[in-house]
Amino acid sequence: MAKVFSLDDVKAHNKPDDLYIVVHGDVYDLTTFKNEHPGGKKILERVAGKDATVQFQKYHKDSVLEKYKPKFCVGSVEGKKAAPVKEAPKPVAAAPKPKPVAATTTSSAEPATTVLETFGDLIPYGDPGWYQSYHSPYYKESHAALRAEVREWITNEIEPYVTEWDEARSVPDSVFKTMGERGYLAGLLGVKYPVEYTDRRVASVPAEEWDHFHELIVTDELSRTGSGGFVWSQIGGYGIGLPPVIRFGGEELKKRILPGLLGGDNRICLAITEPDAGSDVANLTCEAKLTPDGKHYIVNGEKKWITNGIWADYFTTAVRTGGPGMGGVSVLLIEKTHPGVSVRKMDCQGVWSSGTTYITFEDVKVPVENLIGKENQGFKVIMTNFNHERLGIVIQCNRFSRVLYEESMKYAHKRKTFGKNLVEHPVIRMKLAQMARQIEACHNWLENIVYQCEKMGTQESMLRLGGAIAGLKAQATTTFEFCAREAAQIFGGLAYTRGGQGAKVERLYRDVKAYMIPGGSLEIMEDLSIRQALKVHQVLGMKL
Ligand code: HEM
Repeated sequence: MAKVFSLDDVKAHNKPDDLYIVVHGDVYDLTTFKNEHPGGKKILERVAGKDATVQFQKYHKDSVLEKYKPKFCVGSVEGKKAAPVKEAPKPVAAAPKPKPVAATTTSSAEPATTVLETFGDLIPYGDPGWYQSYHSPYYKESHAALRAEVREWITNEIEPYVTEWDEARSVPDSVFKTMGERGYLAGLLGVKYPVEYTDRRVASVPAEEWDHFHELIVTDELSRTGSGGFVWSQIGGYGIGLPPVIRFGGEELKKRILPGLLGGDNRICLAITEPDAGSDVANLTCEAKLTPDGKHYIVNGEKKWITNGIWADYFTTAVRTGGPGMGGVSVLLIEKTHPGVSVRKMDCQGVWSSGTTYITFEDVKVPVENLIGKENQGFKVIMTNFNHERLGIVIQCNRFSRVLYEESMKYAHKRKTFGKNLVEHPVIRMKLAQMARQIEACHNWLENIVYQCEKMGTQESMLRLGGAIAGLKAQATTTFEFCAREAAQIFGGLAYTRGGQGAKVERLYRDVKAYMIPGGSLEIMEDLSIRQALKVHQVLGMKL
């Protein structure tokens, strides 16, 4: 049982070689830690034997305690009050099972909308509206249960280590394995939950109920880590490399590789971009020549900026099997075990722990069974994939924007300048308002599009939604860029240094371009949003 101290007991430990302090009613023995304390040892010595909660809150995020409490907390003070802020991680899943508090039917012709219990910190706009008791036609109890399940895992087991992993430029393999064990990987493919290839299941959602909104929630909650590198380390290669295989791959191939991939034992990535061909997919040059016996392709070429390539067992690769242009492109699954595959890690501005890779294929012999889709019809495979990829980017960007906003809102309530909390200065509230309105606009458009995907199915959504999804990607990435800039201004110097209170803001600022350039650059997205929409609406009978 934890020891209980009186304040007088604590006062006795007020020397450099016997240094206790109180934070949020808990007693910490910092005698050994003081020499490693990043803020310095003297500052701790000045509060030795005292309640230093106020000083602590000024300089740290409360998450610091999540990491250090197990090491240095030696008990609590008598009559400890409930801490005013989060202290030890709370198991969110232990919260009462979410249930609708009101189900309303607006008219007999309209579907009922559900109001679920509030969830999260309830900072206005800090979470999507349905977390804060807004009516929604999209979400039901299984969505609420899933958000609690993922949040609990991320808060307790992931978030405390994300900065460390980002600095180390890699996330332990065990995390990806856990993604598989928890059934999340199988649910992130933009298709119905693939029960035929895995026995993994998501604890809070029956497989037959899995929909695109469940997928949205997993990606959204992963993104609360505030690290593009972390999110991409888990789903950056997987979420875009595996859908083409599951949709267009041969049955034998799927049976062989899907169980390992869905379970988190193996890894896959998407290899399209080349040193000289980014968004211009139709002009890629990596060639695959059929052998005279028709049994293999011989692949030669280079791929660049390939997320997760360094760890991948499989490479879903765009190759040229025919003439110039989009009609000569195919997709091949190349395996790490095929001789002639080499990978080299690249050093990039952001998403450090995502494993950005340069790949060379030199006379790699790939069996024809590894063809994904039909020969010279790879463009369709790639195009079908883009909507899913871009929606993933939108979800991540918008949550990152919320994280930046949420961090700013919290900091603006504790940092004082000119005798006032930052939030009391109108110029700061204006920044928060501009962030919030863009985030909400983007999220509402996102939910609408996800709903269309759910209703239309793959084929129709590929034909009809490409333009809107491109526009949404442009909106989400510019919102992200805006929020990163404004959050950095609110945090000032803390956003300019790595780690500490501004860690998420500094990191996300570095990650912005990883979202605005790949997956279709901002400029291409804006152009496509109009070009593609015009084509669709011509078919629909548009009158100009
Ligand atoms: C349980 C007690 C404490 C722990 C575990 C702790 C831990 C840390 C850590 C990990 C940092 C690095 C920055 C970060 O990750 O936020 C830090 C920085 C700092 N700490 Fe502490 N600390 C404690 C108590 C205190 C107290 C009581 C004070 C003040 C009286 C203090 C003053 C500072 C300062 C000034 C910095 C530098 C902040 C900056 O770079 O802006 N710390 N501390």
